[in-house]
Amino acid sequence: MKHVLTIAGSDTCGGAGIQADLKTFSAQGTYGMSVITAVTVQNTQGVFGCQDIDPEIIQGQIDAIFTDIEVSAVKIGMVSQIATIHAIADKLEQYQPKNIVLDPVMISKSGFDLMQPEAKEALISRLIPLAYVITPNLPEAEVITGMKINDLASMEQAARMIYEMGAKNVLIKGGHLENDATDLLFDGEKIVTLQSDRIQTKNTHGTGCTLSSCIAANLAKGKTVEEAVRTAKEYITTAIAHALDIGKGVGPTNHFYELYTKAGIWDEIKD
Ligand SMILES: Nc1ncnc2c1ncn2[C@@H]1O[C@H](COP(=O)(O)OP(=O)(O)O)[C@@H](O)[C@H]1O
Ligand SMILES: Cc1ncc(COP(=O)(O)O)c(N)n1
Repeated sequence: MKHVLTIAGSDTCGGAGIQADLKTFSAQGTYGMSVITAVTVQNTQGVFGCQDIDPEIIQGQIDAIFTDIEVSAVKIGMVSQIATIHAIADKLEQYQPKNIVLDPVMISKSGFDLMQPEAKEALISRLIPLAYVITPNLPEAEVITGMKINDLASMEQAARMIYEMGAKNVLIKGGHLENDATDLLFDGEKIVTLQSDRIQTKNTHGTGCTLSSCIAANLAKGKTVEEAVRTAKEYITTAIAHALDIGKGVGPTNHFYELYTKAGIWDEIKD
């Protein structure tokens, strides 16, 4: 079994962040490990507080993994502060893991700054060049490129700009588009679009976290970037289609729907 690491923030209610990543790694048949960068106070209704983990403790967690266990892919999620970004980048440059998937998390669906705005330059200069795949949503791609993005043409232009910043593959996610939820992948040579109809649901908490960790798990299993992204797109579409109506706000996606239905236990456990 391949071992996959997430470096991200904790989401109390289990739909996003570290918790979503570990569920996804398990659902994809990989062994999940975590380095926690921040602890958020969060539920389906919003983010109400955050404590950043000291950079030395973040580096200690990374050392604990890399001095002991082989890592086949790394997903990076919430990195809130400049010091957090430098601490992680220094260690990744030291250990040089393969298959780094960077989800440049910036603002929660409820509007909380999960990355401090002044950390943008450090993200661009330190983490983007390390990314084998980067997965910005439309608002994140707008912050990174400074351009307005609202259709496939502007998504392609943004992907090319972010590629020039050093990411080897750029996936611009279309969850925030008006109509279809179409994502666009650029590998430095060709553009691939991944279309899916928009599913009518309010329960999309953690969609970006789930997609990026699914890409990391499938790169770890030896898939190409295009195969890993296609697998992840199918996985997130199913997870959204069968999202869980938990809590009073934006509920989480269903990480294990396919496994539970294959095991024939979904009807028994769903309520
Ligand atoms: N309502 C929806 N129906 C179908 N796919 C969706 C929907 N919302 C998001 N997605 C997909 O979920 C993935 C995560 O996208 P997005 O929501 O843009 O990320 P983030 O959580 O970072 O904002 C993408 O593949 C996107 O196309
Ligand atoms: C700890 C943490 N990390 C990331 C997100 C982004 O979630 P989403 O994927 O819904 O944008 C979040 N809400 N909390």
